[in-house]
Formats: sequence, C-alpha cells, structure tokens
Amino acid sequence: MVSFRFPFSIPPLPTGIISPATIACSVVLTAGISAGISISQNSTSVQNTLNSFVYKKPFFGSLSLSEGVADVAVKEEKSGVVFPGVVDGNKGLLGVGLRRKVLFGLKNIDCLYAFGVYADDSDIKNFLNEKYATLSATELKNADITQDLMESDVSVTVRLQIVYGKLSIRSVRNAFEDSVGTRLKKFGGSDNKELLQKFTSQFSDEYKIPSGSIINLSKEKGYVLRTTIDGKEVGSVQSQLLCRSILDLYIGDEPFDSKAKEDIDNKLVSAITK
Ligand SMILES: CCCCCCCCCCCC(=O)O
Repeated sequence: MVSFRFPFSIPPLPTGIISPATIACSVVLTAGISAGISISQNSTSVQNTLNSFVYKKPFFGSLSLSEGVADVAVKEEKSGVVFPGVVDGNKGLLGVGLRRKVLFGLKNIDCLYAFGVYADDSDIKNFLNEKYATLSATELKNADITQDLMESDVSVTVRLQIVYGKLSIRSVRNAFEDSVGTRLKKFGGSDNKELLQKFTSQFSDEYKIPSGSIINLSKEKGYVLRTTIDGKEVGSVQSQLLCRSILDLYIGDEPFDSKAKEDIDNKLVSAITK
C-alpha cells in the first residue's frame, strides 16, 4: 500500500478555522517574504519502507491513498492564499506555488497569482504503484516522476487564484496565449495556432474575474482539458498536447515556481517511499 502524505513543514491551516470569506479574500503579503514550503526528503529504500508501512505518529495532513484524501488546507506562504486540501471530491493537493507575470496591455500590469496542483487520488495511487513501487531508491532518485505524470492520463487540476493585479479577462486570455503558445511550439511545433485559439477563446469577454476569482485547468480522462472560472465551465478541449503544455508551465522543466515543482516531486517520491 502506498502512503500519500502532506509532509509540509509549515503547519497547514485547519480548514475548520478558515472561513470561505477568508479564503476568497486572501490578500497580498509583502513580496520577499522568504518563508517557503519545505518538504521532507526520504531516501530510504522503497522496499524497506513499503515493508514497514505503519503510521508511526499521527501526521497532520497525512493520508493513506487507500483511505481517500484528507481535506487539509495549505497556505501558499508568500502570498497567504489558502488552497483546499481536496478539490472535485477526490483530487488531493500535491503542492502550491506563486507566479508573477507582467501582462502587457494599454498599461502593463504586474500580476501575481498563486496556484495549487492537485491529482486524482486513485489515479495517482495506481500510477505510482504501477511505475515506481518496485524501484530502488537510486532508480527512484533518477526517475522523472513529474515528467511521466504530465504524459500520463492521471487527472490533474491546476487551480489559479489571483493575489494582486486587477485583471480583465482579455489580459488573462493574452497571458495564456503567450505562455501556452510557447509551450505548444516547444512540444508540437509551430502549427498549433488553431489549438491555441480553441483554448484561449474560452476566456471570452462575457466572463468577469473579480478579486478572489479562481480558474481551474483540469486535465481529465482522455486528455480533455476542462476550464472553469469560479466553478462555471467555460469550455473543454481534447488534446494531449494542450494538456501537456499547460502542466508544463507548473511542473515541467522550466516551471514558473521551481520550488513548487521541487515540492511536488518530493511529495510524489515520499508518497512511494513512506
Ligand atoms: C482568476 C485567477 C487568475 C490568475 C491569473 C491568470 C493569468 C493568466 C496566466 C497565464 C499563464 C501564465 O503565464 O502564468
């Protein structure tokens, strides 16, 4: 059995004491707060750990994949944005990060948003068990789990929440065009304008994004990318290339927040090794 934990060194905030209003109104903290989220690393052999699998002590935020995901909220430390431990009923939080982006327009806007990466509990359990449970610690160290994850059919959601910057849907559309366009080119060559347009056109002018809005980018079974704004589906596009390109922004080779990616990597490894 694989144990899937939330080994964050900062105590996650108990959901019970965070009101929805607080979550919705997470505000800017000063830039440069250096506290991060660190993840404990475990280098013991996979087999040893699997053999001796027991909860040695109650672990705040830990969970066993066989028992379902624990809904423990986690705060992105630099921004103060709080992410629920679980979304869509069964997707557990793998890690959180921060992205600063200058949005070009009439007036350039410095936009800061926090993001959380979630994976479906049973998908990730199967994925880790099938591919990694028998690897030695050294093999595991050399394995690129997030790379495999991006190419797999595991359901993953990236949740974006603005920290500051007054955003128009147009600037969001342009920002995605820029970032996702670069990734589509990287993985699929230059002939992907139509795919990019299909994705970005979902962010049409009818949608408003007041402060506290949340965009979910969800890779679902069959490589369908489903986009929601504040819980409302704005569209879905079936494309493995698009799913791969979106995830690459957050957990790929050149992620927006390398600490977040590192945390997610470590968390996936620790889900196998603990
Ligand atoms: C309502 C949450 C809005 C979050 C801001 C999203 C801005 C677009 C981001 C495009 C991808 C990127 O380059 O970071």
